[in-house]
Amino acid sequence: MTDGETGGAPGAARDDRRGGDPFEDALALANHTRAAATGPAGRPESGCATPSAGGPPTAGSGAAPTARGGHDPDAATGSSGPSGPAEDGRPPSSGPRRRPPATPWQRARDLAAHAVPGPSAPVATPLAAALGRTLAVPLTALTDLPSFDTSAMDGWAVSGPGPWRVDQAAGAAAGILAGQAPAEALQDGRAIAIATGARLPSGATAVLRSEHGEVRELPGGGRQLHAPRPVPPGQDIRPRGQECRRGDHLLPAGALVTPAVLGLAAAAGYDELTAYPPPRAEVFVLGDELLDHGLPQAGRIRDALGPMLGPWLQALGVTAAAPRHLADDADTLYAALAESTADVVITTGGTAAGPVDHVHPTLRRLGAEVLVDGVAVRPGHPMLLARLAPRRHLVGLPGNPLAAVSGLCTLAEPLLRALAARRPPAPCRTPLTAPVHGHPHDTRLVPVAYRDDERYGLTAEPLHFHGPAMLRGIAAADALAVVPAGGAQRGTELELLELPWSAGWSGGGPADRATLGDPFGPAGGVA
Ligand SMILES: Nc1nc2c(c(=O)[nH]1)N[C@H]1C(S)=C(S)[C@@H](COP(=O)(O)OP(=O)(O)OC[C@H]3O[C@@H](n4cnc5c(N)ncnc54)[C@H](O)[C@@H]3O)O[C@H]1N2
Ligand code: MOO
Repeated sequence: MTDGETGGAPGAARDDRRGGDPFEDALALANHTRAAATGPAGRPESGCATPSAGGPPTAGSGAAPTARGGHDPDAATGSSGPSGPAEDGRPPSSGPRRRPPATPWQRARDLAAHAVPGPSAPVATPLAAALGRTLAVPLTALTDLPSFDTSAMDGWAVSGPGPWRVDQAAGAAAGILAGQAPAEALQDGRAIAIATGARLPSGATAVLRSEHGEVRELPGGGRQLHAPRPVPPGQDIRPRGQECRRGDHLLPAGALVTPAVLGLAAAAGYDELTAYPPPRAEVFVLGDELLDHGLPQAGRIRDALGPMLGPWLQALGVTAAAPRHLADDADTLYAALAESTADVVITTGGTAAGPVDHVHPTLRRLGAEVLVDGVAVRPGHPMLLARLAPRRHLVGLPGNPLAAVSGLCTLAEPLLRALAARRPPAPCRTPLTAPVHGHPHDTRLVPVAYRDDERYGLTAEPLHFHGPAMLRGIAAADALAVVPAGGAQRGTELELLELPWSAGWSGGGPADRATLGDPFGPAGGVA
């Protein structure tokens, strides 16, 4: 491990210089030549500077705010400094490419959320395919629930006060079973065996549980049921309409179709639901260095984003075609973007200014409208959002894996939420178990895990291994903490972006998987 972030304090900010040279940063980290990290209040952050898993000591892993000698004030406006090819295709030697000012993080999320006027028109959807969609109309009961007076227990339906003479249901020694419709009324002073869920005969006033009654043979023939205590009228009966009456409002439009909603809808008589169709997304993974199996070798690495993004998108209620790996070639990217019919195309890599970073030039070539070009957030600041056509968008995620997660949560999630007509989650603010460094100007997104704390209750523990190229922290996380510029003290309540699996969002099921690739033609795997 040479990267100081592997064992660094969660807030040990390596990326505290806008537009800083990543290579120089990496060298400084590897050589431990950085000044000691300080906490948000400027104190040494010894408490969280201890490596949690064998990483190097982090005394040199983060730059103190005072150690920003190399900070380029101009870079704070989003200039990326000397870079690769200009967007008009000039060679890298033709000079630095200047970027527009980075969009503030919250503003970027708002722009993404409002990039589309709304979801596509709702469609009637069979229950089995509706999981994860959003209801376009309120769910109203199509029937009373229960739709008949029902026995809540196995026992006897009785009429009036006991003891009761036991009737034998015609042809049914077990009495009235669930699913049967008793034809005869129960006379006063009579009882009949009944099962849980069975429809009560008319005239029944209560149900006596089997364990509470005793049947005695009468001398003259027949049987009599005795109860040790009086049985109040209505006991263990679920009356018709107890849960709802036909026409009752069960759920509002805009509700997420969860497994429980599917159950309720079925119980209330629905075979299909009127819901918004899921947004269709296509993922293009860029990078000739990427392998889809085996160990990294000869300078090539495993694609970490293809396997992650499909299921992540599904968890957001999106129908995602299998990720396609595209060669680092401008014409290939152009053709793929021009041909795609997806609502949202997500690219990974190629957002920066290296010699094979083709995303910006290709967007220019396509005449796309760039809505967000760089966000004041770490990691992930080169992320972008562009409009390819009135209802088709592209989210460009940086190639560094945690930077890609940051872009997914910052730009893709609000856009996809708007397309899926999903409501934003309730704001979640949780105190930190430890201080977190902030970037001097930008928001930081830091993986955190929930912990129980005696003093604060539910708390968020900032996790190690949060470097832009690392997934180890986020893989153990419940959420991303939104750390404001300047950082946060222990105990500070920070906004958390819960991860879809942590928040329990519905992710669609086999029905969604079955449609993988359908809308977009043959689904290519990563080469
Ligand atoms: N001169 C500058 N260089 C860089 C800047 C900058 O401002 N000026 N920003 C740095 C930052 S921050 C990031 S983040 C990256 C973004 O780079 P790209 O979006 O162009 O992505 P790549 O160069 O293609 O890849 C970056 C990094 O990530 C690895 N990668 C890419 N795809 C995957 C994948 N699917 N799975 C795993 N790893 C992946 C790739 O091999 C590189 O190591 O740019 C910095 N540079
Ligand atoms: O460092 Mo870059 O911010 O996105 O990974």
